[in-house]
Amino acid sequence: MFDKSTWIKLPRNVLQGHGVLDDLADAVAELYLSGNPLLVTSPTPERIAGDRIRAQFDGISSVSLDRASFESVERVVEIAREKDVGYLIALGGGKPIDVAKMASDHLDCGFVSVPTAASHDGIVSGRSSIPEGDTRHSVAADPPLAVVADTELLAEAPWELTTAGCADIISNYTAVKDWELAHRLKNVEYSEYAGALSQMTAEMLVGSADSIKPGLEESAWIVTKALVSSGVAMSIAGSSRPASGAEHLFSHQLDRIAPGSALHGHQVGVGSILTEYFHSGARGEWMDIRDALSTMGAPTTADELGIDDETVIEALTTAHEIRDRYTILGDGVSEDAAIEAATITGVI
Ligand SMILES: NC(=O)C1=CN([C@@H]2O[C@H](COP(=O)(O)OP(=O)(O)OC[C@H]3O[C@@H](n4cnc5c(N)ncnc54)[C@H](OP(=O)(O)O)[C@@H]3O)[C@@H](O)[C@H]2O)C=CC1
Ligand SMILES: O=C(CO)COP(=O)(O)O
Ligand SMILES: [Zn+2]
Repeated sequence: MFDKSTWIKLPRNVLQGHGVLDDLADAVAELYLSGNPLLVTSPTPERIAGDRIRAQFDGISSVSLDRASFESVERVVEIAREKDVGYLIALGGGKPIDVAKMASDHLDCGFVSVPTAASHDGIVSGRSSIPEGDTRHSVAADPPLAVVADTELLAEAPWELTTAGCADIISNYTAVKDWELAHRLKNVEYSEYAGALSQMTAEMLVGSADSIKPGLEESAWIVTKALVSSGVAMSIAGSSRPASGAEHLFSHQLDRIAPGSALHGHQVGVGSILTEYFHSGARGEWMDIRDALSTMGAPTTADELGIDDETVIEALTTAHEIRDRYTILGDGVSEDAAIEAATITGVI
């Protein structure tokens, strides 16, 4: 008997372009949601676009969060219940979007994603990534019902946020390699479609490198398209595997050891140089990854991340412990091997 089945959840409306923030209410009206919204945001995005969103909805409430944590998720759930809201609008970078995504899952209501930075590929994905103690949960949640990515707003964000988004996409190269490896060695379920989409997204972004420059709205357009595509790959896979391998474990570990030092995308980019070295050796493709990152203005060294060499080595040797996800790191990289990899690749 044929017994395979799959359920792919994707957003219904994806709006991308100049000034589309002012179409948010129209995009929401098309979703036939009921009740008032709760705006879930963080301090900077609130300042930049909070009023423009509130102006479009009667009866909207707001909550501004300082960090992504289970506590923040609980706070949003509590406020949403208290105000009896019908759905959530997430406005900001990866943190408020992840929190709203998880809270909407707990509340069994929809949410709409309004990124203010093209800094990460969680804009569209059906995964929520929240740190807790010594670990990091990548939790299955529903993807947003709609995504409203205003390229005018995204282009005005600090350029480093956009280069972080580029690096999050470039890291798909090693994430897919890790996924294939886990499939071959551990029989982890692998989706050819999701793997190919994720890899193609990285290739297309690197192919457009010459058009990705500060001050050009076109750059925000190209990067956001890639972030959407990468998020769709995660939705097809039903896991963050197509976009998160050992380079993400390294970054999550840096978040624990040296919180707030660098942006997520920048950390995974440097992680990708290191893990590509483990995949393909000294003369391997790590140089291509480094060069692509450097062309887009993303960091390629510990120094550029603002993280000291010892911390990088500690994160690399302990990254395999953060989550039960098989990668090229296997059951751990020795300190000598980590120092050699980081030295040969010029990361330290
Ligand atoms: N679920 C998923 O599939 C994925 C989740 N992620 C998660 O997303 C997070 C990383 O996202 P990231 O966006 O880097 O993190 P943040 O949400 O912390 O945003 C980074 C910084 O940019 C600021 N910011 C946001 N928008 C603007 C703007 N327009 N102008 C100026 N500053 C701005 C934020 O301000 P403020 O501090 O006020 O918010 C914050 O200081 C990580 O936690 C990562 O794990 C990443 C990829 C995929
Ligand atoms: O950052 C992500 C993809 O770019 C999400 O990955 P995680 O599941 O490792 O949090
Ligand atoms: Zn990422």
